[in-house]
Amino acid sequence: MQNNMPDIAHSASALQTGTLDWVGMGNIELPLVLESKGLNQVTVTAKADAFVNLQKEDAKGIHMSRLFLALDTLSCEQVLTPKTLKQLLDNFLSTHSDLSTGAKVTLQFELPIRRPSLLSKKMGWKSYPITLDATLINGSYKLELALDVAYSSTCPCSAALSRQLIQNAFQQAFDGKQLDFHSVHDWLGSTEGIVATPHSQRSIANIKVKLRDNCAEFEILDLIELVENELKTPVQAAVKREDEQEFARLNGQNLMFCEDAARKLKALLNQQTYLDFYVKINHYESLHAHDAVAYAVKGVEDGYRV
Ligand SMILES: Nc1nc2c(ncn2[C@@H]2O[C@H](COP(=O)(O)OP(=O)(O)OP(=O)(O)O)[C@@H](O)[C@H]2O)c(=O)[nH]1
Repeated sequence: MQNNMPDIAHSASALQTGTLDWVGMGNIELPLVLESKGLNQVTVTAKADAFVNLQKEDAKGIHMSRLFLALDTLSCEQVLTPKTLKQLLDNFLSTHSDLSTGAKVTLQFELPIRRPSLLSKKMGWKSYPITLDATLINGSYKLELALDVAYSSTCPCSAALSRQLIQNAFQQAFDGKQLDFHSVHDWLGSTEGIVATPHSQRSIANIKVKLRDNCAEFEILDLIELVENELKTPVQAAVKREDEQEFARLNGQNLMFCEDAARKLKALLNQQTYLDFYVKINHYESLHAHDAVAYAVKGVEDGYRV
């Protein structure tokens, strides 16, 4: 049947000849079974962008269906690992051997992970936006993992200003009086005592890392835990009052500007074996209507730039 059908990819001439950097499809929705160190295999609903370059100047176009079907094989017959991602790109190229020398795929999905509470030993789901980006160009395979980590940042300036107000209130309440332990204790537990609180904001670290081309497995949980342990105040899943109090303590002991968060993550990622990294810190301010933003990269030659 197919043989009787017109195939303009072969028969029609290009309106304008020339090479193209990437040609393919965007936003292909497909379930994938992800395998990543420390996590159970999980089915994620991914959005895929799939491309090859077009090197044959007079070819009408690429074969979109071949990219689509290769993705379908990954979805239905394979588990998503660095190895199968490379096989996918090999497949893109072997089905376009007369047209292309480079292939690229981007997979975006939400990864749900069971996360423990701070103290109460409860568990809850937390969802992390993940992007995997793989390219195979002239035989060189590159793999990048990007993820977002949400956390709370309490403003150090606001904390210092609040402490000063608390000191002023203490002076007003107790200046010249004989200090009595119980009255000071009660006063500290009242709104009149802690007369001001610093503002905090929900903050997001956008992180990208370049993985070694021979890496055997994704290590998404390891990266999330590294970052969350460094920042100390990740957004929580299950929260009982004891967890909320611990969260308040952690916020109070880890005051940070966006510069602090960026410097911490830069120092942390510099100690890892990633080929390159990129960090964008976004503090969605509650004092201002605008955001506080900081960037950091590893600074390798031909690497990430901001
Ligand atoms: N190249 C290209 N194809 C497009 C575009 N928009 C839709 N398509 C369709 O993508 C479909 C898949 O093309 P092919 O992969 O060449 O399909 P096919 O000829 O049945 O498959 P093969 O026999 O493997 O070549 C065709 O029906 C095209 O019409 C476009 O902008 N560019």
